Amino acid sequence: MLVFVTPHQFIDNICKSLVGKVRSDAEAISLIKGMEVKIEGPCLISTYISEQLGINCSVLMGANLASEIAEEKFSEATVGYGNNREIAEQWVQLFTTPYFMVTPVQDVEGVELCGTLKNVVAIAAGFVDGLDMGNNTKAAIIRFGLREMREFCKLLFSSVKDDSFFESCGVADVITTCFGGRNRKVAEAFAKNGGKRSFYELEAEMLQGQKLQGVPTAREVYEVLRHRGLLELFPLFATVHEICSGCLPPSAIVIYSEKKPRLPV
Ligand SMILES: NC(=O)C1=CN([C@@H]2O[C@H](COP(=O)(O)OP(=O)(O)OC[C@H]3O[C@@H](n4cnc5c(N)ncnc54)[C@H](O)[C@@H]3O)[C@@H](O)[C@H]2O)C=CC1
Ligand SMILES: O=C(CO)COP(=O)(O)O
Repeated sequence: MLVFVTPHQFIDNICKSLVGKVRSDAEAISLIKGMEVKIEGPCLISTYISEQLGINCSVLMGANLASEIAEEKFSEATVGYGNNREIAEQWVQLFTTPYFMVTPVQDVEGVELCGTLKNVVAIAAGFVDGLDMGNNTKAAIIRFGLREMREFCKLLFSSVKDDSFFESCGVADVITTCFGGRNRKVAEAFAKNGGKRSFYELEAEMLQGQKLQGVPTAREVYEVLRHRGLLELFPLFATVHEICSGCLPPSAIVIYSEKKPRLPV
């Protein structure tokens, strides 16, 4: 049983170094929140691992700030699996502890994309904090973000289940990351500096070797949407990338009224 947990920026090289060295009956699980964007289109990390190594790959996502788990404070997580319930049960058994409750969900794409996309929402929440906008604004940003997460998931995979958004991988991870995560923290500093210090510089200074997932994910999501001509339908995701890349000021995160998405609510 192979557990993959690394910033998604490095998965390409890690998989390449493992090709030909893994048994075909090995089972993998990815805890990685992010995705790959190839010329052919977006590729989930679990799919990428599966294709590169020729093995099945499940996912584990959830409201899981590492520092709190290390202190054995209670939290829960979601195992997303494809067809094999038995394997899912094995992963549940492996990860479950008295302070870590794991629930299996047969929706690998929905679970993984929730974990991936919530990092973009957390960047938006950090901007709002850096601008001292207050709790109502942050709650609105979280709601817009959840709505765009749902629409983006369904755009890529019509099989994604609505119920997955109410598991730990969905709304719970959005909440914990928007209040206590590294993406939020660095985005707050970015906004406080008026966008004058880059994410690259702030990440190096504030995280000391740890890696943000939200900034590259916002770019990857943007590429997918631009390629499909759908940027207008995802104003929050698009604006986050445009702010991160310096095209818009951090204050653009709340200039939302004229950009109201034409999505069903
Ligand atoms: N830290 C957290 O609270 C949580 C993290 N995750 C996810 O887990 C994944 C890993 O995150 P973290 O453990 O926080 O990582 P991190 O941000 O602490 O990054 C450090 C890790 O990356 C490795 N690394 C650095 N440069 C590398 C390179 N060139 N090639 C390969 N590996 C390299 C380091 O050895 C180290 O293990 C991410 O996708 C993250 O979203 C999920 C839930 C919670
Ligand atoms: O994924 C996480 C919590 O579930 C961690 O989020 P950050 O990477 O923003 O710290």
